[in-house]
Amino acid sequence: MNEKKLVGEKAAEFVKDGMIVGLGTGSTVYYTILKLGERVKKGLSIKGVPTSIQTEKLARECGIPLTNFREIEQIDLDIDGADEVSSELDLIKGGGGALLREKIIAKAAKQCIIVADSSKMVKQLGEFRLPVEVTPFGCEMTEKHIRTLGFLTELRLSTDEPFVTDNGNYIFDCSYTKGYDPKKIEQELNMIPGVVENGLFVGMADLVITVDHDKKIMLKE
Ligand SMILES: O=C[C@H](O)[C@H](O)[C@H](O)COP(=O)(O)O
Repeated sequence: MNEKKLVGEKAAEFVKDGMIVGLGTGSTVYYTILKLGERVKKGLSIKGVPTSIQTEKLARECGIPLTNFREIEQIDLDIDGADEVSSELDLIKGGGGALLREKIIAKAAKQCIIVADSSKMVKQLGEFRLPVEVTPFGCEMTEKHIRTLGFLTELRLSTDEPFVTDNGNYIFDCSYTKGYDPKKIEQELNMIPGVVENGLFVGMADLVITVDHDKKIMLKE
């Protein structure tokens, strides 16, 4: 079985009857959502809060009832993927462009489970370029300010046009020449006018589900 399927399906076991569940975005949590759809068909009663339009569509196809922040105060459990997971369980997210809604939902959740195949596990964050979501207005100036923090920046494209997030924003994929302090950089980036959010998730993951060399499930907390 492929690693994404293994960890994605494992996460679905943590979902209990009556829960409000944050539904992450990406090719790993895809398997969680399919599994939850199967469980819903067998009688599991949950409500999902999707982190992207893509996930909303998938959850509807799977028959998972959805809700939103007008109707609820809190999320019981958020399940999401990641692009990198450090040994401290800090994350880089946003490879699929869903980081803003993902962070809002992770912050609203009592517990956050991350599903990550072994390729995502790193000692230190930074190999994967950090996605930074910015408003289209003034993005040239915002980019200059991001660069003054020491990043190299590249506007994410979708064919020849700027990639547009579910929130109508752009993304700069940002690389750093040396290791950075995730907590400090997360805050410094968000102080720049025009930066809406960045893909550093520091101290937000309660549990990471991954696999070891023998493809055995490993839980890290
Ligand atoms: O914006 C996308 C999300 O942060 C995803 O959770 C992340 O990119 C991991 O996706 P995948 O499971 O497809 O590698």
